[in-house]
Amino acid sequence: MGYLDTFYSTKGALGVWTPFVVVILNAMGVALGLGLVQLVKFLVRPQYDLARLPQPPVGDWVLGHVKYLLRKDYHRVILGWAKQYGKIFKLRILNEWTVVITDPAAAAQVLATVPGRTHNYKHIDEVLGGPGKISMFGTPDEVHWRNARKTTAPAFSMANVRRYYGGVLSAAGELLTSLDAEQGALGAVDAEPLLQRLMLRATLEGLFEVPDATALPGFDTLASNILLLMAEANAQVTDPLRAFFYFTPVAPLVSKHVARCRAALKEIVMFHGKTAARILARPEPEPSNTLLWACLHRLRHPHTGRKLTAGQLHPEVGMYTTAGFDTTASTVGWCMYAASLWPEQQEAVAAELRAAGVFGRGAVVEVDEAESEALAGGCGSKRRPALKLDPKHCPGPEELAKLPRLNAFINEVMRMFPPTAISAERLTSDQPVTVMGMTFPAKTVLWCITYGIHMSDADWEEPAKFKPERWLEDSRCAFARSPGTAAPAAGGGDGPAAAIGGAAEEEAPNTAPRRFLPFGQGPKNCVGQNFGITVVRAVVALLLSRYRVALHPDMDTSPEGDKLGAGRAEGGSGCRHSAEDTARLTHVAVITKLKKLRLVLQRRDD
Ligand code: HEM
Repeated sequence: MGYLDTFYSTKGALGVWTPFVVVILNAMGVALGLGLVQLVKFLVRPQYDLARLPQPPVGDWVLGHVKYLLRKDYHRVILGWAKQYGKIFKLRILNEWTVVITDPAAAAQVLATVPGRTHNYKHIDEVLGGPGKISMFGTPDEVHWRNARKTTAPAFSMANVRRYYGGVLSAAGELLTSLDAEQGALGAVDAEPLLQRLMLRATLEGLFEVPDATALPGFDTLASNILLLMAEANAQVTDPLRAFFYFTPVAPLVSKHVARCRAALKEIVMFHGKTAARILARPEPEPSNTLLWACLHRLRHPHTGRKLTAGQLHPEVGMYTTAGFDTTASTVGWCMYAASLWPEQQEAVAAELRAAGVFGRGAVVEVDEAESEALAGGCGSKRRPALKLDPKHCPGPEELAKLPRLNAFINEVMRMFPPTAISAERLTSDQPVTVMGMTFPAKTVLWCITYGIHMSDADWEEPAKFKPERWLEDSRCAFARSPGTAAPAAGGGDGPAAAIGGAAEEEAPNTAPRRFLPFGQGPKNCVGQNFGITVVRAVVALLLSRYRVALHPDMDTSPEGDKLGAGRAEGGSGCRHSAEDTARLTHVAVITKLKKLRLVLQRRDD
């Protein structure tokens, strides 16, 4: 018998199984070989000062620290380590070192000077868009990123945000109609899906000028499909072996969850593909038109300079649809959570809104029956009159930006509960890089984790306390006390993150590094922040001016089930959830969010 007959034919020692077993053994051999190559590379790679960095005990010899990150609230694990090992320490994910940085000055330096995003960003793009669908968010190609960022950043000037704001107000009418209906029928509301719907509408109808987004096939399942894949992408980022399985052809056959993800991906791809085609089908926009759809229309291929096809534009359209909706909806969700935990803070904001007449008399109106019929279509309420907002009686973006209590409250929520808690990772280039006096090898992951910076004992007084007053008392609250390297302000649009704290902060010279980075910093900061913060301010103001908000007893996570309404506990007066309770309700799915948000709403004018 020849070699082929022995090993690759059914005449071999294991009969019909022989070829299968041989193929599997060969694959294992190749995997082992590749693993050994990686191990040798890892061992011989120059370490520079990596060796000097402390690290938590390794969970597993092969996987490194992966084991500790396989939980829903891994940002808290990192914070715990930062408290123990200091403002810079290292972790190992398989054969890659990650340097975790929670020092504001070092983070400012890294985010200003190290542009490369890690493979994780590309990975998230591909789970959400399919293989090869890499947007400016996930691309390792700096030319691609610069081209798309430069072309689309003008879309987020304040002049454009004012235009998009009209769409936010009309979507907010549907939100209120749904909230009133759900509260009336069920005695509570499931707030997050309604907020996500509002934000998707605002994105599609405002940024892309799609006439009636709710009528588009696939709109109603778009949010849940995206969220399913975001959660899956996040699970793969913390568990590289899961990613390996997910992309094998057998995965959807043996796992119902993967099959569901594949079906969701198909629907998402179709939706974004149609949006991209709709944008490209429009006539060439005037040069003065810098709305997002117009910027995307004039985007050209970064290397050939040619007009994009719908397939090529798809990743950017998908990314812009995704990047803004869950971040913004979750921020509003966290604001409602905090308003419920700290009712006296809620009342202080409501009093400010009332005194300023924000969303006061005439802002929310009932629509007549015929119009109501049309508006109620998406929100399932026919018995109650539909509501809409009258823009003439609504505050504008600038007016909202000037309300100190409202903004202090939102800032404090975004400090303690940042939706991008696990942002921002950067990958060093082919050159070693020096941070905090230590040199690290080329291709090292530097993780300037937002949550660690926002909650650091070293940089904040009582960081675990919810204290909006800190923003009222100190106009430079967003900046670290300790001297450090100032990061040059960079980014797109006319809204640097420095503007979030209000006018006084904007005027302060930028000499200290930021310790408050809900929108990141450096050239790859949030390009959509002007729009995001405007929507958050508007929706929080609208909700707190209309309702007194409380958590539904379902949200009580304590084993005894008696904490809600049980008076005062840690974290400042009025707080009835401990940090542990909040952690049990928290879920990192790329975005750090509440798993559910059941609220009881009481109309303030009742
Ligand atoms: C409250 C809402 C939002 C928060 C907290 C937020 C946060 C962030 C953060 C922290 C980053 C930087 C990630 C990094 O450093 O790697 C980022 C990037 C980005 N955000 Fe936002 N964002 C919000 C809303 C929006 C909106 C409304 C849009 C657009 C519609 C948007 C579009 C983007 C894009 C395109 C990027 C990537 C920028 C680049 O690669 O140059 N975001 N966001």
